[in-house]
This record gives sequence, structure tokens and C-alpha cells, in this order.
Amino acid sequence: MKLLVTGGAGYIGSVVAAQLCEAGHDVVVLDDLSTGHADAVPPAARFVRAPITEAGDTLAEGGFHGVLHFAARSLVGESVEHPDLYWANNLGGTLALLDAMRTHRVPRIVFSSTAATYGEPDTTPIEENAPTRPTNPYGASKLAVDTALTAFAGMYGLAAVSLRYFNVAGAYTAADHRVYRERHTVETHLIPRVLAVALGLDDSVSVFGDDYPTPDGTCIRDYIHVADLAQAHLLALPACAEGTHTIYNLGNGTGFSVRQVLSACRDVTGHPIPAITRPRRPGDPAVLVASSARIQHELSWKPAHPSLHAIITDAWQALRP
Ligand SMILES: NC(=O)c1ccc[n+]([C@@H]2O[C@H](COP(=O)([O-])OP(=O)(O)OC[C@H]3O[C@@H](n4cnc5c(N)ncnc54)[C@H](O)[C@@H]3O)[C@@H](O)[C@H]2O)c1
Ligand SMILES: O=c1ccn([C@@H]2O[C@H](COP(=O)(O)OP(=O)(O)O[C@H]3O[C@H](CO)[C@@H](O)[C@H](O)[C@H]3O)[C@@H](O)[C@H]2O)c(=O)[nH]1
Repeated sequence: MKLLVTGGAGYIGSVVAAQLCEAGHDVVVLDDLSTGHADAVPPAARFVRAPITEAGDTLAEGGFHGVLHFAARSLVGESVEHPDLYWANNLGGTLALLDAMRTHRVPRIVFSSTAATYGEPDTTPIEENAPTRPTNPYGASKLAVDTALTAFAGMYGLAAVSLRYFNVAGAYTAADHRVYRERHTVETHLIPRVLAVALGLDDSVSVFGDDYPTPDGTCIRDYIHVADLAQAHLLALPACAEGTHTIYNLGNGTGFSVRQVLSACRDVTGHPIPAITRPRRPGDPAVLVASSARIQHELSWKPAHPSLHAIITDAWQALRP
């Protein structure tokens, strides 16, 4: 297929773009490099530096079979402080992209949605029919896109899949030995922040809250390897059906507390990794664990690297000089 990958210079988008190229697809990456890196774009992909609001200029060349849409702002804290940026980029930008897709008759989209659309869950693990009550503008903007996709599928025949990622981590080594890893300039994610301490870039890591209603008092999350997450996109693409919008959760179904992640990182790196307990981070639900039963049953998705130890080991190997 000829595919447009928005956000393909970012962490997850670059891994998916690499796997799409390896599978023989014709890939065009569109990215404004606001948080991405030009050298993360796989060599086999064509790169267009542009915002998603200008995607129509690229789609106009014709022949595109689909869009994989990763481009977004995705920092929860920033979304609380600057909701305008999130509504404009994540919803406004995506509506412009969908409009361009209709104009240029691009039939399918795979969209990066998020566990943040659910907010604080009533039950665990979270299934796709759980209530959606986002606790921050980031999650709300992603939920709004999911809602639009349902309407566009029903009215305009769009073929859409939303993948709701839980906590993505790890690194991917492609067939050509290129390593794709997380390298956000502003890094807020737990595993890279912990590994930065092991690398000597920071003195200690903060543990945001130890008074949650969990066994050790710290938040529990479901960590998924970026390579397994990427594979789900390759399965979702051919499964997109005209007039249908399907939502799939993506996690491993096992929760790990912040302290368990710290302990696993100490095992992997052999570094003591000092930790300092700090107040809770606003907007953090206590427990987020996915049920991925739907995508396992319907698309035969099966994670190849479900162990937290393996996820952290890959992230660590990719970081070491
Ligand atoms: N990392 C996670 O754990 C996680 C979890 C759930 C959902 N997601 C979603 O997955 C997607 C990718 O996340 P990531 O961690 O790779 O983030 P990232 O910041 O590494 O990648 C996003 C990419 O999109 C580009 N971009 C942003 N706005 C753009 C615009 N208007 N026009 C063109 N390009 C633009 C950035 O330059 C960057 O390269 C996002 O949509 C995010 O919301 C990520
Ligand atoms: O230095 C840190 C960083 C994080 N945490 C905690 O670690 C947990 C995980 O945090 P983080 O890695 O920032 O991920 P989340 O906030 O859970 O958000 C990620 O995972 C969500 C799904 O679970 C997605 O919706 C988001 O897009 C994605 O960023 C949370 O309890 C944080 O409070 C710390 O204690 N110290």
C-alpha cells in the first residue's frame, strides 16, 4: 500500500514507519518536527516536513491507500496548562487531515488513541466499552477524534481503526540494524526518566505519590513494547472496513507499580537508581491496565515481548553509548 504516516519522525511513528517499509509498503512520512527528529525517519521512507494541516498538499499527488496518524501533542501536564494547543493540534489538525482525506479519496485511517480517553476506570482490566471520562485535555482531544471518526465512518464511508495505547516503552532494532528509540526533548515518561539516572544524566528519579490505593501505594500501569504495538498497526491496516470505526485497546494486561518498574530498572542496569517520593502528579489515575482481548481475538495480535524486564532491557540497550 501507499501510506502517509503523520508523526513518523516521532518515537512510535518512526517504529511503525520502519516496520511498514520492511513489509514492503510505500511510505511517506509527514512531520513538522515539533517533537520529532528528521534522522528518525526510516531511510526507505520519503520525508515531507509539514504540519498535518497541510497534509492535503501531499495527498493531492494521489494513490494513497491509507493514513497512519500519530502526529499529536501528548503531554498530559502541558495539556492542562495549554488546552488551546491540544484542541487546535489534536482535534483541529486531525479534522483538517480528515477533510483532505475526503477530498483526495483516501479510504482508511489508523489513529493513535490512548488509555487517557478512559480516565479513572470503574473496573480493571479496561475493555473498549468502558466509560470514557478523560481527566485532562489531552485525553479529551483524543476522545473527540475517536467520536469524529465514528461519525465520518457512518456518514462518509471512512474505514477507521483507533488503537488505544497504554504505556509504550522499549526500543526497536530494524532489519538494517538501525535502532529506533524514545528521545523526547521534554521527557515525562517513567522508564526513560529512570534510565536517565542509570546513565548518570540525573541524580535521582521522582516517585509521584506513594499514597494511592495500590499494594505499594504507587501508580500501576500496563507497559507494552513499542515493537509489539507497531505490529498491531500492520494488522489493523488491512482490517479497516469501509463505513466502520473499530476501537482496540493495546496493552499486555499486567500492571506494574512505579516501585516495581524502578526495581526492574535496577536489575537491568545494575545501578542503585536513587528515588525521591514527591506529591502526586495531577491527573494521574491510580491503576490503568488494558484488556486487549478484542484485538487478540479479532486480529490475532499477540505480543512477542510481554515481559517488563525485556521491555526495559531493550530500552536500556538502545540508550547505552
Ligand atoms: N508514548 C505513549 O506512551 C503513548 C501512549 C498513548 C498514545 N500515544 C500517542 O501516540 C502518538 C505518538 O506518540 P509518541 O510518543 O511517538 O510522540 P512523539 O512526540 O515522539 O511523536 C509525535 C510526532 O508528531 C509530530 N507532530 C506533532 N504535531 C504535529 C503536527 N501538527 N503536524 C505534523 N507533525 C506533528 C512531532 O514532531 C513528532 O515527530 C501520539 O498521537 C500520542 O498521543 C502515545
Ligand atoms: O518521573 C516520573 C515519571 C512518571 N512517574 C509515574 O509513573 C507512572 C507512569 O507515568 P508516565 O510514564 O508519564 O505515563 P502515563 O502518565 O501513564 O501516560 C502514558 O500512558 C498513558 C496510558 O496509560 C497514555 O495515555 C499517555 O499518552 C502516555 O504518556 C505515573 O504514575 C507517573 O506519575 C513517576 O513517578 N515519576
